[in-house]
Formats: sequence, C-alpha cells, structure tokens
Amino acid sequence: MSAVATTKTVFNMNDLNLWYGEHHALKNLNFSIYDHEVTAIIGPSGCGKSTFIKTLNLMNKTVPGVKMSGEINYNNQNILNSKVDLVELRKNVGMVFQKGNPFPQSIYDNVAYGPRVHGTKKKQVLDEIVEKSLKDVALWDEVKDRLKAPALGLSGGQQQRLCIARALATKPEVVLMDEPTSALDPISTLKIEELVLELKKQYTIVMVTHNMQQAARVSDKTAFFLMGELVEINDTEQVFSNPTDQRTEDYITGRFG
Ligand SMILES: Nc1ncnc2c1ncn2[C@@H]1O[C@H](COP(=O)(O)OP(=O)(O)OP(=O)(O)O)[C@@H](O)[C@H]1O
Repeated sequence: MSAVATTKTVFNMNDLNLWYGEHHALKNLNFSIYDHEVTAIIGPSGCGKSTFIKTLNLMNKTVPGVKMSGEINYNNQNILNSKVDLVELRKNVGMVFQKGNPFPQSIYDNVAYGPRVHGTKKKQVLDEIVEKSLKDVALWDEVKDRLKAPALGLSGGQQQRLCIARALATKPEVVLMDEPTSALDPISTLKIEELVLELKKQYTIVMVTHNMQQAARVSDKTAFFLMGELVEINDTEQVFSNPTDQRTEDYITGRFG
C-alpha cells in the first residue's frame, strides 16, 4: 500500500483559486498535504509559492483586493468558510518567514509571546514551554544562560531558529516555512535542514524553497508550481528522478527559472 493511502490528510485543496484584483495567482489547485511529511513547494519566481503557503493559515485574507474560491479543508473543516476562528487556525498552523524576524525583545519573551497571547500566564508553565521550544530547535544550549538578552543580538542563523521556536511554542500541528534559509550562510542552512528533518517527527511541514537541492534533501513530497498552476506533485525522489511533466523536467534541469 502506498504512503499516500495510509497517511492522514492535513490539508486538502479542492479547486482552490486566488485572485489579487484581476490577477489570477492560484489556479484550480487540487491536492493534499499529509501528516508528518515535509512538502516542498518549488517553482520560478512569481509562480505563486508564497501566495499558496500564506493561504494555508489565511495570512493573505486581509490583502486588499484578494478573492478566493474553492476549498481548503484543514482537518476536514473548510477554512475559507467565514466562520473559521483565525486565532485558533494560526495557533495550529504556525509560520516562519524568509528572514528571521524576532521581536525587539528578549530571547525568552520572543518564545513566550504566543503562549502569553493565548492566555498562559504562569511563569513555571512559560519556563517549560520556552525550554522545550528552544530544545526542539537545538538552540537551548547556546542561549540558556542569556534568556533575558535581546534576541536581535543573536546571529542570523540563531535568529531563524529562534523564530522557529517561537512558532513551535503555541504547539502547532503544522509549520509553514517560506524560504527559511534564503538569507542564511551554508552552515546555518544545514542546521535548519537538519532541524526540519527532526521536526517532521512531531509536525507537518510545508516549505517554499528556491533551492532544488534543499527540496531534494529534506522533503518527502515536492509540488512544482508554474504561473499559479500545480504542474505536478509526487514523492520528491520521483519528481527529481522521473518527473511526469516535461515542464517539471525543464525546470529541475535548469532550462528555465
Ligand atoms: N499583495 C499582492 N498584490 C498583488 N499581486 C501580488 C501580491 N502578492 C503577490 N502578487 C502577485 O502574485 C503572483 C505570485 O506571487 P508570489 O509572491 O506568490 O510568487 P512566488 O512564487 O512566491 O515568487 P518568489 O519566488 O519571487 O517569491 C506574482 O505575479 C505577484 O506579483
């Protein structure tokens, strides 16, 4: 039996479309994202990768002129339905951006931010969450003696791991990563990639990346987007060794993009 048949579906897109005004940025997307997998979203600049990942926690819902149609079923609830609780959705579907963007606060307060917003006040509980989240991103040993120091004093790679810890602190089910290593040096990039492989044991990860080697190294599934369409999605090994669509082959062999 294939992995697809045995794994739980976390997101199921059903004829998903998105327009920015007249611009049709996502076109009739029909595919699923599975539990405890890393799904990489690849494709040339402007193909809709960031737009897609931001629809998964409705980050772009408030962009002026945005219109969406179809369904995004998250754990069997269509989140495009107006009744969805956005605070709850974003607690469950966390996001990490291209550049580590810590708040200008202490390391501790950055990680405790989400749990405090969601009502956790007890110091002991917050201490435990901060420690676990920083351990999950392999940052604890580096910062445990300076938790009250400013987060902006950390290196770029540490800041990105801190932002991942901040996303993990609300105990999400899914972590969305939009080009999480594009601003990092090779060593920091490697650390984030190792972290992604570790995190998928506990979380479902959707990652936009420009770097095809990165997609090949860390993802289970790869989705190739082109001009707002999903050209193909399959097991990563299959996409890179034997793509079904000529356009995917042209892209991964560097003929365009
Ligand atoms: N807020 C916006 N308003 C209008 N158009 C937008 C907006 N955001 C994105 N677009 C357009 O939608 C299309 C998809 O953009 P998107 O940022 O999702 O692409 P991408 O694949 O992530 O690109 P890149 O790899 O360069 O980040 C592009 O044509 C872009 O210009």
